[in-house]
Amino acid sequence: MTSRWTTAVLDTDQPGGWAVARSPDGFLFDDNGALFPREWLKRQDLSVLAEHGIGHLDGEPVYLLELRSASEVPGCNWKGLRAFMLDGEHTIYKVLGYAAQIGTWAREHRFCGNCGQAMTQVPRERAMYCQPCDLRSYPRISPSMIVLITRGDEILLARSPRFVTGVYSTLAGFAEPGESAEDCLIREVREEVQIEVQNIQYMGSQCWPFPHSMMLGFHAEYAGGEIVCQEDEIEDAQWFNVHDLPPLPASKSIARYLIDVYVARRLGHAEPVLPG
Ligand SMILES: NC(=O)C1=CN([C@@H]2O[C@H](COP(=O)(O)OP(=O)(O)OC[C@H]3O[C@@H](n4cnc5c(N)ncnc54)[C@H](O)[C@@H]3O)[C@@H](O)[C@H]2O)C=CC1
Ligand SMILES: [Mg+2]
Ligand SMILES: [Zn+2]
Repeated sequence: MTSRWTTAVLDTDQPGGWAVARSPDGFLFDDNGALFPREWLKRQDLSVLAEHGIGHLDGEPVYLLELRSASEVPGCNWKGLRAFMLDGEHTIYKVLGYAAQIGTWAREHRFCGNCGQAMTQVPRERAMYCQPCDLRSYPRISPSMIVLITRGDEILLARSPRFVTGVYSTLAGFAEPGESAEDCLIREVREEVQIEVQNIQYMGSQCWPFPHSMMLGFHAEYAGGEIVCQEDEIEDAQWFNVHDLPPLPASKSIARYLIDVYVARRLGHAEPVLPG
């Protein structure tokens, strides 16, 4: 099966195609969704910071209008990316997730980090360029490890103070310079719950555009230690039996996938598929 959505660097001087508009309030949408005829969208009263050609949906070019602020467009509203993930069509969420990452990166790389001068978009390449420094800035992706720690029929789940009330999830954290994925996982687990792990198994990855994480998912077995929660980061962490689980994260997250796969294996059920 060919993918409906493919990314590409498109020439913004070409007319036509679809466009999405992104402001600090989220994406513009109406009854037909978040994709608008581009020429129509550009005639609306929008404060456009930059335009990027981002790819093809069902063969049609798609552009992003990155806005300074949200403005009133008759018949339309603004909605955050998370809401599109939770209740939208997956392909459209992929388009918007990519648009959000390009928009964030371009917005935050308007000026050269080396000399402070304005940067320009490089034609046919996803990069911002400073000529005096000959410096290219590419979209930022932050590798993050996420791990389900297991002990037979028990799994270790934790709560961050940021979570929805009652929800417990897997442990996660950003890679630091100098670390392998495994180093990062072992450090994060030690920092957050003071547990040691063994038999680290890679399970799959997921783009997480909030705002630019690349989640690398693992299972790991408990090897020793007592749970001690990291102050401020971890509100509570417990061993839960697979037959008696608390409220879990949203079904499209890799966190949920890691839990569901393990539970399915313990209970002899069919394994779920990782959402792309
Ligand atoms: N898709 C999924 O199922 C899940 C995704 N996540 C994502 O994983 C990522 C990491 O999880 P956390 O527990 O929040 O991370 P974490 O345990 O590393 O703690 C967050 C702290 O890391 C630092 N930080 C922020 N951005 C950073 C960066 N780009 N590089 C290095 N350090 C940074 C800050 O001090 C921040 O307070 C987040 O983006 C989170 O949204 C987390 C859980 C589930
Ligand atoms: Mg964490
Ligand atoms: Zn420069």
